[in-house]
Amino acid sequence: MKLYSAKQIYKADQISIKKEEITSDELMERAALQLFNWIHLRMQGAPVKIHLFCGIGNNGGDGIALARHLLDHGYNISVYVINYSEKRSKDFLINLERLKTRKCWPSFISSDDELPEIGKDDIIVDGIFGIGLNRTPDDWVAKIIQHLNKSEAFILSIDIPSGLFTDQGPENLEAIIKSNFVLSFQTPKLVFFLPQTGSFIEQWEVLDIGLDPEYLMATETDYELIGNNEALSVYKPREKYAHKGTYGHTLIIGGSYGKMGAVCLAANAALHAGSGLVTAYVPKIGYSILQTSLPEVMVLTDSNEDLLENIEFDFEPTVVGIGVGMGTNNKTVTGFTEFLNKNKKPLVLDADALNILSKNKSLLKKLPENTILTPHPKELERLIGTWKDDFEKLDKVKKFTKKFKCIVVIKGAHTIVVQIDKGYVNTTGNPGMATAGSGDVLTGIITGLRAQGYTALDAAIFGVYLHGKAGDIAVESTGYQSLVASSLIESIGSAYLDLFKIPEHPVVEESKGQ
Ligand SMILES: NC(=O)C1=CN([C@@H]2O[C@H](COP(=O)(O)OP(=O)(O)OC[C@H]3O[C@@H](n4cnc5c(N)ncnc54)[C@H](OP(=O)(O)O)[C@@H]3O)[C@@H](O)[C@H]2O)[C@@H](O)CC1
Ligand SMILES: Nc1ncnc2c1ncn2[C@@H]1O[C@H](COP(=O)(O)OP(=O)(O)O)[C@@H](O)[C@H]1O
Ligand SMILES: [K+]
Repeated sequence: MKLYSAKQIYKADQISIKKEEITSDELMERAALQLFNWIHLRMQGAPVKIHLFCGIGNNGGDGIALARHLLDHGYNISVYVINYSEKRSKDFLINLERLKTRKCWPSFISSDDELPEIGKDDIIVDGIFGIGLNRTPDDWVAKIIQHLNKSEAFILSIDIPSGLFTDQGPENLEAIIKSNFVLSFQTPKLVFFLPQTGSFIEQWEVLDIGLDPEYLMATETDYELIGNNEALSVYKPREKYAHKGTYGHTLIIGGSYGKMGAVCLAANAALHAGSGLVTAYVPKIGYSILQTSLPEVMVLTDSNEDLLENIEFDFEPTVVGIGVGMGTNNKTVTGFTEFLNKNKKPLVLDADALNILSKNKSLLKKLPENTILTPHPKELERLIGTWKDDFEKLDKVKKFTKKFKCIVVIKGAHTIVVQIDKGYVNTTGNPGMATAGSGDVLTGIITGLRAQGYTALDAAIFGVYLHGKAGDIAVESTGYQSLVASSLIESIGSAYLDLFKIPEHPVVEESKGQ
């Protein structure tokens, strides 16, 4: 699913109005009806108090139009206009007049006015700001937002939580609505998935207001949301006459004294992802550990007992995944450097391989094109430096991937795969996966997919999706706390099978939490 920017949504808006020969007011009415139907279906006329807080732009207009429909169906409503500007939009005013003809007069709230009382069992509809927010709200508006956030009432946001910018990082975290549910028009917004702002959204759903499909289809977006459909579209079925050679030979290089488990996890995950053959290259100390715990995996050892020093092997792997549990000892740095000097195979780099690169940036030039790097936030910071907000981080990563012709997998609650100008935002995974070794499993899955002939980009995107889905399936039987990295591996098979399940519900996303 494409994630459109505010500019693109406004453009779609204009094109739809022109093509369909409708007025902007009619489009607002469509949006309001969709909002109303969604609420009415769930509330069935229940007499719960609904407070509608509306701004003076089109987001507020949506709220005022919704208020009319709620009123017409006998709901118990109060309407407030947050009067933060004199520049009321035309469609807001049209809808305000319609509401007044029904003898419903909103309370206009300005800077010094008292804030209305809200019960914790009430419902708040948040229509203060939409995608038109272009500067931080004034302090008195921020105070109203905090008042709503503290009320404990259920907050339903129209289009986007008020106070969140659509395409830039937040400036004042105290001036953003904490939504329980967002009904977002036509497209979810990128900020729903970023670490700094995602926590303002508990659940979201898209309401299709019928913006011009031709424009939407033809428009390229900077970000795409990866769900079941996108994952399924890259999936490669197995062929009847295939043999293990068809599905590639994965080489996992890593491990050091006390950290051999990381290699076991990555190698096992590569097997479960479908790699035909898997070899692990480890310090001597790892030989029996791997042979005992993973009979399917072949093992080669370094000349050094406890760490990697001379990475040498005499076969042709399809792809190499390197770095897990490897450590950053000087001898390993030398061995890794020499390996990069010789290597011609596709690479997946994780953990200490990334840490070594961060300290020896000249090595980045030695990476083959389309190398996949899988940093967690701290490793990413070592690699690209600090960032002011998530948008700066994404810009820096895009530049980095352009410069070094690589792919970066920014790991997190919604992992984002970045290649040059485009980001792919994952939808699977849960906080149970914040556990030792789950990154090693991801490295194994991505390397194992690459071995099977997936392009680097597809392997990264699909691998991240499968990994998160395995986590979502595993957590159903383990619970969040007891999910361990090995249970992710056991669920990779179910994650594949899940690709072919027909979804029971429309797109409803829950933020990842208990
Ligand atoms: N195609 C669609 O998806 C459809 C979208 N629709 C709806 O329209 C919504 C977008 O509406 P919108 O453009 O009128 O802007 P909105 O968010 O209501 O903000 C109001 C105005 O406030 C101003 N302003 C900004 N920041 C400010 C600040 N800090 N403090 C004070 N003022 C500030 C700024 O104007 P400015 O003062 O900068 O000129 C801005 O224009 C969208 O989210 C959806 O709900 C549907 O109706 C139908 C189809
Ligand atoms: N809250 C979360 N929601 C979804 N996925 C998560 C969450 N926390 C961690 N993960 C995933 O778990 C993995 C953790 O990787 P990493 O930090 O490298 O762990 P380790 O080094 O222990 O293997 C990443 O793929 C990340 O996206
Ligand atoms: K809103």
